[in-house]
Amino acid sequence: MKVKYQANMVPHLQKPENLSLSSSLPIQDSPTPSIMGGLNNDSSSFFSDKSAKIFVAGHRGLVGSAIVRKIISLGFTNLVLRTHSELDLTRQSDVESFFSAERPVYVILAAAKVGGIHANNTYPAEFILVNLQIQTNVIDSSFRFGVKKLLFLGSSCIYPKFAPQPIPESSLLTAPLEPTNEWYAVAKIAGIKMCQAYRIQYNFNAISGMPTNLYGPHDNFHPENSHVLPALMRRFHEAKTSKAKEVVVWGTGSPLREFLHVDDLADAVVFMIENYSGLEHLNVGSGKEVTIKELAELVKEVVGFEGDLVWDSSKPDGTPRKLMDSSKLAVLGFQPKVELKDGLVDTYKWYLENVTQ
Ligand SMILES: NC(=O)C1=CN([C@@H]2O[C@H](COP(=O)(O)OP(=O)(O)OC[C@H]3O[C@@H](n4cnc5c(N)ncnc54)[C@H](OP(=O)(O)O)[C@@H]3O)[C@@H](O)[C@H]2O)C=CC1
Ligand SMILES: C[C@H]1O[C@H](OP(=O)(O)OP(=O)(O)OC[C@H]2O[C@@H](n3cnc4c(=O)[nH]c(N)nc43)[C@H](O)[C@@H]2O)[C@@H](O)[C@@H](O)C1=O
Repeated sequence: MKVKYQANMVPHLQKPENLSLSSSLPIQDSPTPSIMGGLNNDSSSFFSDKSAKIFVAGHRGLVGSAIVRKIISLGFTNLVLRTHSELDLTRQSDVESFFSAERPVYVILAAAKVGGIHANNTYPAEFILVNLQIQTNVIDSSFRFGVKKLLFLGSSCIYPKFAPQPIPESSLLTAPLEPTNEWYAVAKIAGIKMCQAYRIQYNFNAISGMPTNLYGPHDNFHPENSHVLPALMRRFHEAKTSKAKEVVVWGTGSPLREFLHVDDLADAVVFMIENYSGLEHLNVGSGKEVTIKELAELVKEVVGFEGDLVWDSSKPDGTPRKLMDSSKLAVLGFQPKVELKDGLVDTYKWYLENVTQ
């Protein structure tokens, strides 16, 4: 059950022209690689040209829709957007035709195959294939068609299962991954490395942000394939409505997770495009963690379900803990604003108004 972003809420929804491309595209010649690790090395500001064309890939999803809301609220006027059915980003030639026709100046890559612990564990082939295809096509076309800056989004699952806590960026590739999502994680690690390789060899301004577990309006509320927060919100709501006595929650309740409201992530994305042009990926978290048991109690309270919780320990817990160290982004000047309880209230209001109608 997913409410789609309304295409008529944003400008510039024109269809791409059906241009043909030769298979051998020119490689841009950039002899001086930039491997800056800090502030923007690009003298022109993202904020200085509100008419620059921005392609937000995945604009109907949780993250993409929040980014679109944010950049429209900042006064940007020239967004180019495509639904999955209008442009399948796994298809290389279609992606090249789109970039050739549209020539976006900025690209924000928020399109991906995404899901919670059960979906990742059940469909490993789709998670590795689709994510590798989407990111490879979009990153490569962005470089070849002269995009000024690209932002790629990974996930906190790129880090080892037993990484030091809070997890610094330097933990990447230091130990084995969490098995329930290693296929998705490997694709995301490849995305980070592709951005780095294109920066080193071609001086392409590609940056990567690693968000923690996200939630908010336009989340996926599917009963099995979603993440824990929307899954529990829906389950408690349906239990309240049907006057059920108990709700089943997966695992033991002991794993710790860090949650960030998607509006904070959207702020961070815009902040990074304006302020950061480094080789290294940057963590984007709230800095606060809760156990799944604490989260379940909080969602139960916000929804107003009065029955009991029953723990299904046959379901996997996943990573025991994944609190990220987001101090590098904080030092650059970014701080998240939304408290978990406030974010849950806001998300439940959105759910009632948009999903249960
Ligand atoms: N949700 C979370 O907790 C976290 C998410 N992230 C990252 O944020 C990014 C966005 O995730 P999120 O918003 O949650 O995901 P959603 O599932 O909500 O949205 C994914 C978007 O990708 C689009 N999409 C999927 N496949 C294709 C395709 N083949 N061609 C074109 N478009 C496609 C979908 O389009 P359509 O709607 O048209 O089907 C949808 O708009 C991902 O990179 C994810 O890894 C990182 C950490 C946590
Ligand atoms: C963002 C992140 O998301 C995923 O990793 P995850 O953090 O393990 O995500 P999750 O939200 O699905 O689960 C968190 C915890 O919550 C427990 N849990 C309880 N009850 C439900 C429940 O009903 N649904 C779900 N999904 N989980 C439940 C569940 O057992 C687990 O202990 C990866 O896809 C990964 O690729 C990734 O990037």
